Amino acid sequence: MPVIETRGATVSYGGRAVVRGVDLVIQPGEAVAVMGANGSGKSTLVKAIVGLVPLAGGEVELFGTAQRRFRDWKRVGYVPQRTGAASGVPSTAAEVVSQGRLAHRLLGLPSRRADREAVARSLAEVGLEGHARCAVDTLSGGQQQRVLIARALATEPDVLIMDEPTVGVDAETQAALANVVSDRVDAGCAVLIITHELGPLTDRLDRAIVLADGKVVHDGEPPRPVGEHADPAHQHEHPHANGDADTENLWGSK
Ligand SMILES: Nc1ncnc2c1ncn2[C@@H]1O[C@H](COP(=O)(O)OP(=O)(O)OP(=O)(O)O)[C@@H](O)[C@H]1O
Repeated sequence: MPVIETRGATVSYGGRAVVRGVDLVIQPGEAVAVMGANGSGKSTLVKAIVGLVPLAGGEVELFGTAQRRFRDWKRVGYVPQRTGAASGVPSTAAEVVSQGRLAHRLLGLPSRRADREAVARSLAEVGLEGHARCAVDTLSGGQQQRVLIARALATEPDVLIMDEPTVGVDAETQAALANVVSDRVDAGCAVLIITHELGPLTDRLDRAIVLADGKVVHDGEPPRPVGEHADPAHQHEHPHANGDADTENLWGSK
């Protein structure tokens, strides 16, 4: 049974369709990148999958259940596009990550000890084991991004969905993220990751989906760097990168 299935998914903002008839199937344990130019509808598609924006047409199923009837949200880990984990509320990293345990706690299970262990394990998975008690607003932007990823991991999801987790983060965070993707895939979790640059993730991905103007224009082999693009020192210049230079070379190229 697919983890995610969309059929003809369409999303409109103010009467303008920005996701137009997308068919998508993600199987358990698959790692899939969603790519495409700025404004092509990547974030909107993912938000529709997790129910943050309504569908204007089509269907979304999660684990074989129509999304409007789906209740098992602890199976879905979602890392939104970065807006800053520090929202003016002085929370520690561990407190933010423990939000990922809410769905478990509302069920009354498992024990609080299991919650604490999941929080510690998730912080360690993103390389922040020494920062559990740090106030999030004292962490760097890249560290805050890792806190958000740890929060999604603490849910112990069967699918991890990340919206451009590499934008503007340092090499250490990029490496931590690549490890997270590898570890999750090895554990049988599906991963859906919006990104502009695949870098070292290329070999861990099963597929890449490319959107253009709200439609799927490619669903298959991840694009591989060719020619001088394969040279890490090459200055990438793509039409979609206009005004978005910090999305380039984000996977720790030297
Ligand atoms: N809340 C909103 N209200 C109105 N229009 C929106 C809203 N969010 C996004 N859009 C528009 O929908 C289109 C698709 O946006 P979306 O953020 O999904 O693209 P994207 O592919 O994720 O882009 P990026 O790579 O820049 O993150 C864009 O034209 C955008 O301006």
